This record gives sequence, structure tokens and C-alpha cells, in this order.
Amino acid sequence: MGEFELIRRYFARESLNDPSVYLGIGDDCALLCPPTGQLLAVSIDTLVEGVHFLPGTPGDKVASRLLGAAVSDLAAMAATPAWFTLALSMPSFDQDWLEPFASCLAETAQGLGIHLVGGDTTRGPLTLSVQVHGFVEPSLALKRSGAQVGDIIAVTGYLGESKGGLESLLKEEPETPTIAHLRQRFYAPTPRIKLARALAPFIHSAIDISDGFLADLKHILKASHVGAKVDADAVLLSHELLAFAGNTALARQWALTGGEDFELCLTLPSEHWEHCQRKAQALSIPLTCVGEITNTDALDIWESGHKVHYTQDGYDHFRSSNG
Ligand SMILES: Nc1ncnc2c1ncn2[C@@H]1O[C@H](COP(=O)(O)OP(=O)(O)O)[C@@H](O)[C@H]1O
Ligand SMILES: Cc1ncc(C[n+]2csc(CCOP(=O)(O)OP(=O)(O)O)c2C)c(N)n1
Ligand SMILES: [Mg+2]
Repeated sequence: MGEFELIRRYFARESLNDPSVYLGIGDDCALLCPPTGQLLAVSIDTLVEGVHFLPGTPGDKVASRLLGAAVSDLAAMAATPAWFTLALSMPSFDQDWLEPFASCLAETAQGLGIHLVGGDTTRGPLTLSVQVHGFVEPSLALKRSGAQVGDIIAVTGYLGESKGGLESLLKEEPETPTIAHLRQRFYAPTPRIKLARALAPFIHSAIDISDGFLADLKHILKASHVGAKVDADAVLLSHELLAFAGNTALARQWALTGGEDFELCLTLPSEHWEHCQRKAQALSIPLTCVGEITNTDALDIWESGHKVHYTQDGYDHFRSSNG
């Protein structure tokens, strides 16, 4: 099969019926119409075989991980997903991999309300990049730089589960229901778009957790010129994570530093806390207060009444060891 037949068969299957897409797949560029008065939010993410997923991972699992993680960046800005482009490099034409990849990509995109409008397909090591585009009202866009002293630090969902799923894959553990749950969290992140949109008017700063909660919180602290006090005991640890990790200390370490949770870390003034919690409850998403923004230049982590230190705060592509 040739390059253009592949694109037609797998990626240009349906014609788009969206007024914001003037011209989609098939020309030198897509032509798109952002709504007037809104900002265009743009972000790109890449997955590399052997770096982000294990060799031999089925196409559907790569697709949900790829798009979920990319759209999570839109959630972190409180943007509504609109369009994405896909750059795909693979060593050879592999129908058994491409078919589930393309089907799951289309299904995930539909669920997230985002449309594939173009891309690029080449031969090379298995690498996938997705550029996502979304819209956000200028007054609602959530930045890393807005945290204020006294803000509550809150996180969504159960951190560390994705790291548990990855560890179970690296150890080639047989798939029990507990492990299936953790692997699902690794392979199929759920961008918190609805919650971000609902909370945006009350939030001072936000980031999505990709490298690790502590590492990503540090980006907020640096951008906002503030410090933080984190209560590690307050971080929710799911039954599944505790069961797989085998002890609370390891589960907590994964939750604080494991990464790829694609949950949100938010800071907000305490007077809005109860209202935000009710909004999260209505969407059945846990929202947990895990600390406070301080006027120091440090990130202090407290556990059982003691200040503790984590040697690694998250994943770094160019550091030699990543825990
Ligand atoms: N090669 C690059 N060229 C320009 N900007 C980059 C490059 N790599 C990363 N960035 C920018 O640096 C910032 C941090 O990147 P990253 O940690 O990958 O963000 P995220 O976790 O949101 O994906 C982002 O604003 C991103 O756009
Ligand atoms: C085979 C394998 N080894 C290790 C990891 C762990 N890992 C790889 S990248 C990464 C951090 C997130 O990826 P990145 O590309 O930095 O995402 P971004 O911050 O740009 O959203 C983590 C925890 C993995 N997912 N798969
Ligand atoms: Mg990135």
C-alpha cells in the first residue's frame, strides 16, 4: 500500500461536518476558522516507542495514550478541544497495528470532541506527534503563573495509578483486575476538560501532571514566584495502587513523582474551595486539597508531622536515571 492510500484508508475515512473546518485533510494546509473573541490554544506532544510505550504495544493503546495526553494540555489551560494534526512515523506498513490505532484514534477523538484535520506520514522509527488546538476565552485561560500566597493546592483524581500500570508492564505481571485498572489509567488518560471549564473562573493557576506531581507543581511555583507546603498524607491513594505497590510509602512515592497521570494540579483561593469541590463532585471527579501556596521560595513536603525530601520529583528525558 502506498502512502496516500494509507492516509485515505486510515485517516481520511469520514468527511468532516464542522463549520470551523473550512478545509480538512487532503490539501497542503487545513483551513480553519477559530471563533471570534476566543484565543487559540496550541500544544504538541510526541510519543516514541521505547521511551513512552513498550515495543509491541498494540495500536489502540498507543492511540488513546497519545490523544489523551495531548488534549490534557488543553484542559490545563481550560480550553475547549477543536482540531488536531497527527505526524506518524513507522518502520513499515503494518495493517495489524494501524487498523486498531486508527479506529481507536477516531473513537477517542469523537469522545473528546476534537477533529483530525491533517498530518504527515513517513517511514522511520515508531514515533507519533499530535498537535492539538482549542479555544479559550481570554479571561478564563489558566496559566502556570497565577498562583498567589495562601492559595489552596488541589489535585484531581488518583495520582500514581498510571505509574503503577507502567511498573506492572515493565515487570510483565499477569493481568489481574487490579492491574488491568492501573494499565487502563496508563494507556487511556482522561483529560479533565469539563472540570477545568467549570472551575476556571475560580482558579488562579493550573498545570497538567505529566512528569510527576512534585515536578509539575514546581513549574507553577517558578512561574508564579512563590513556594508551597505539601501535605503528602492528604494525597489520595487508590485501593488498586496500594494493593499493587504493596506498601503506602511506595504508593505515595509513585503518586508524588511517578508522572503520566494527566490529572490537573490547580491553585485557588480558599473562599472558592467548597464551591469547586461541589462542582467536582457533580462530575464524579475527586478533587483533593494537598497543600498551600506560601511566600517562601521552597517546596516543603510534610509526611506524618515531618519534613521529608524526595531525591527525584519526576521524569526528566535527559537525566540518566528516572527511578
Ligand atoms: N523543542 C521545543 N521548542 C520550543 N518550545 C518547546 C520545545 N520543547 C518544549 N517546548 C515548550 O516548553 C514548555 C514546556 O514543555 P513540556 O514540559 O513538554 O510541556 P507539557 O508538559 O505541557 O507538554 C512548553 O511551553 C513547550 O511548548
Ligand atoms: C517504556 C516507558 N518507560 C518509561 C516511561 C515513563 N515516562 C516516559 S515519558 C514520561 C514523562 C511524560 O512524558 P513527556 O514526553 O515529558 O510529556 P510532556 O511533559 O511533554 O507532556 C514518563 C513518566 C514510559 N511511559 N514508558
Ligand atoms: Mg511536552
